[in-house]
Amino acid sequence: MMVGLTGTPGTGKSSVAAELERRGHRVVHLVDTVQPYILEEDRARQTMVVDTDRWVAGFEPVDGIIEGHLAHLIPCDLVVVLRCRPDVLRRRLEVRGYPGAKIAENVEAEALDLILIETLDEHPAEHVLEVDTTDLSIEDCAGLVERFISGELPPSCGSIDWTDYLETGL
Ligand SMILES: Nc1ncnc2c1ncn2[C@@H]1O[C@H](COP(=O)(O)OP(=O)(O)O)[C@@H](O)[C@H]1O
Repeated sequence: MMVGLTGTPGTGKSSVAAELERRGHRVVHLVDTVQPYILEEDRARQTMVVDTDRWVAGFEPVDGIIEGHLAHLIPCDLVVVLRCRPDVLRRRLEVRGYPGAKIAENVEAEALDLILIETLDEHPAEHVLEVDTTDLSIEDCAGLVERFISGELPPSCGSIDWTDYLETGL
C-alpha cells in the first residue's frame, strides 16, 4: 500500500515520518526524488520550482509512506494531511529560521486549507485522513497514521476551520 504524508511545511511531516520509519515502515522522502525535475530556483520565495506533471508521471510506486508537501499529487492509496493551527505553525517556522515572507506564505496556505483542497482534487475523501498536530505529540501523530493504514481509524477530513486566523492578521 502506498500512503502519502503531506501538509504545509512545519506541520510535522519529517518528524512523523522519522517516527514511522523507527517503527519499521518504509519511508520515501520526496525531496530525494524531485531533483531531476527541478525547473528553476525561485529565489524570492526561497523554493524550487518542480515540473510536477513529469515528476508524478515518473514516480515509481512504492509499498510504504511517501513524505513531502507534494505527496498528495502522487496516486497513493491513502493520504494523510497533517495540519497545524496557524499561530502555532508560525512559531514552528520562526524557530526553523524561515524568513518572514516565507512564514507568511505558509501560514496563509495553512489557514486556507490549501493542501487539503489540492488533496481532495486528486483523491476521494474516503481515502483521506486529516490530523491536527497542534496539541499532539509526534508519537501520537504516528500512531494515528498507523491506525488509519491498518483500517482501525476511519477516514476523516474537512472539519478544520482556521479562517479566523486569516482575519486576525497573522
Ligand atoms: N506534533 C508536534 N508537536 C510539536 N512540535 C512538532 C510536532 N511536529 C513537528 N514539530 C516541530 O515542528 C518543526 C517542523 O517539523 P517538521 O517535521 O520538520 O515539519 P515538516 O516536515 O512538515 O516541514 C520541528 O521543529 C518539529 O520538531
